[in-house]
Amino acid sequence: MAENAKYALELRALRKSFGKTEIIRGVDLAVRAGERVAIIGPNGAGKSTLFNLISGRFAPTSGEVLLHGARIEGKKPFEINRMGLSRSFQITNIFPKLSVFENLRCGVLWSMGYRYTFLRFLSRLDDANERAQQLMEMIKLDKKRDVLAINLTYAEQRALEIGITIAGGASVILLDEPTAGMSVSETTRFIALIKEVTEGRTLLTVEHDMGVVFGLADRIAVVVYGEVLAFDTPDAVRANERVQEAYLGSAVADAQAQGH
Ligand SMILES: Nc1ncnc2c1ncn2[C@@H]1O[C@H](COP(=O)(O)OP(=O)(O)OP(=O)(O)O)[C@@H](O)[C@H]1O
Repeated sequence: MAENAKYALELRALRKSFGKTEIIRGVDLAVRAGERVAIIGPNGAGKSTLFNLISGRFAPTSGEVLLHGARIEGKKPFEINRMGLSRSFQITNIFPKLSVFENLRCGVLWSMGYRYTFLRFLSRLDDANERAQQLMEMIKLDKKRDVLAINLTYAEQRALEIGITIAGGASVILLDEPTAGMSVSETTRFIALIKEVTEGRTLLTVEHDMGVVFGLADRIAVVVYGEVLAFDTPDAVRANERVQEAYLGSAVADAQAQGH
């Protein structure tokens, strides 16, 4: 890792084609450490594909992805994870039949690489228990310590998922639509929680809900048809006429129609 890297995450001239169709068409994006960035854009614009390129699910057709200055494009998701980038999925990846505490401890142990030897596992168990306890308090589920994940509310499950995502101490966190499916009041609380638990880390989120985007992001990247149309502060993006035309006008109107 290049410790003095200027950016936590950088995309350079990134391209991705599926067959003959180019979906990501030359994306440059530089995210500073500690920044919270939301990626927005119309359906099919390529937001998820970008996330898949960053997290290693897809290799780019060309271009570079740098994590703290180190090239990661083409590496496997678990390798990228070990280098400090963690992604939480839209579909919950918790263990439903394990308790809150056990889920978090699994996340911690996995990130410690416990699986190599049993002795190493035992020597690290105390550390893992302590860290799982801290995480549980951070995501405000300490009163539900022994409740099975399957019996949590949906919003609590999403909080647990974020706890697992940050369990390994990743410095760059990717969240796919973190508040999808939540009520308005749950969403408001959840934005506050996300801000708290990602304090000091770099956050990238793909999000459709403009309330969440404007409540959470320091900067917004607007992706339209595989290109970054704008990358700026919420106020500047809101005032950007090209963004208004291409996307935001209709997205804001939709959000208002849905009562957000
Ligand atoms: N594995 C794949 N093979 C072929 N085409 C793909 C693949 N993954 C995505 N695509 C295509 O790439 C385009 C962009 O998809 P992507 O899911 O990245 O968009 P998105 O901006 O995340 O959309 P949404 O907001 O609807 O989730 C779509 O036309 C999609 O059909």
